Amino acid sequence: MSLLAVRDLTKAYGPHRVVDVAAFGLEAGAQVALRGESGSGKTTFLHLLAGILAPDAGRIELAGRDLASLGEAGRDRLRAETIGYIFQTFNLLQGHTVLENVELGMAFGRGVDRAHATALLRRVGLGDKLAHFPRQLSTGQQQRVAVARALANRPKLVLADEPTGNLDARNSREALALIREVCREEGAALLLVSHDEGVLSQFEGVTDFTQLNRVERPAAS
Ligand SMILES: Nc1ncnc2c1ncn2[C@@H]1O[C@H](COP(=O)(O)OP(=O)(O)OP(=O)(O)O)[C@@H](O)[C@H]1O
Repeated sequence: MSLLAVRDLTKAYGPHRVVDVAAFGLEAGAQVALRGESGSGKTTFLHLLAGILAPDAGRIELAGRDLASLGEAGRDRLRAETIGYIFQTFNLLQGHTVLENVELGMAFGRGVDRAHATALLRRVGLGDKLAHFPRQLSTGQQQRVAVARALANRPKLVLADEPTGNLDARNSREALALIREVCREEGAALLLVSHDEGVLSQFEGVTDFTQLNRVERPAAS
């Protein structure tokens, strides 16, 4: 059974249709990159998959559950237990330590497990920074906190939205290799979206989101 199955998914903001995807699927443990230019609807697509946004039409099945059949609270729970999200801007809580950032993510999901949070932070090379605050870390280190937090609830799927967009080329390569390794070790599938060819070239299978998404876009001026 596939981990994720999408059919005839559409989403518009007002009169502007942004997502129109006939079919998309992911197998458990797969690692897939979607290439898409800025504004092509990648973030909207990921938000639909995560149940953060509701589609106008179509079906999303995640881990055997039809998202539309769950209420908002049910979707929140499924998301917390099934999905890890890595944002371009990391979205760390600045008033909380590195360890607390990971534990707070757990509080919404399967429950706080300090041993697991600490093990993940050690795994991403931050074992000596548990009590630091995000602003005391380099950008690359902050990104690694975000990686540990995304994996904290033992998700089946990690969604990564331009996860290395704020890093220089070398850090970006290393961060992506780490994301891929940790997802593999933890048994999570990875769906990453990016417009950065340096990032995309590290994936064997790259799907062109602009082709997957049938929305007509005006030519760039
Ligand atoms: N909440 C919203 N209300 C109205 N329009 C929106 C909203 N969110 C996004 N859009 C529009 O939808 C289109 C797709 O946005 P989206 O963020 O999904 O694209 P993207 O491919 O992720 O872009 P980027 O790589 O620049 O983040 C854009 O034209 C954007 O302006």
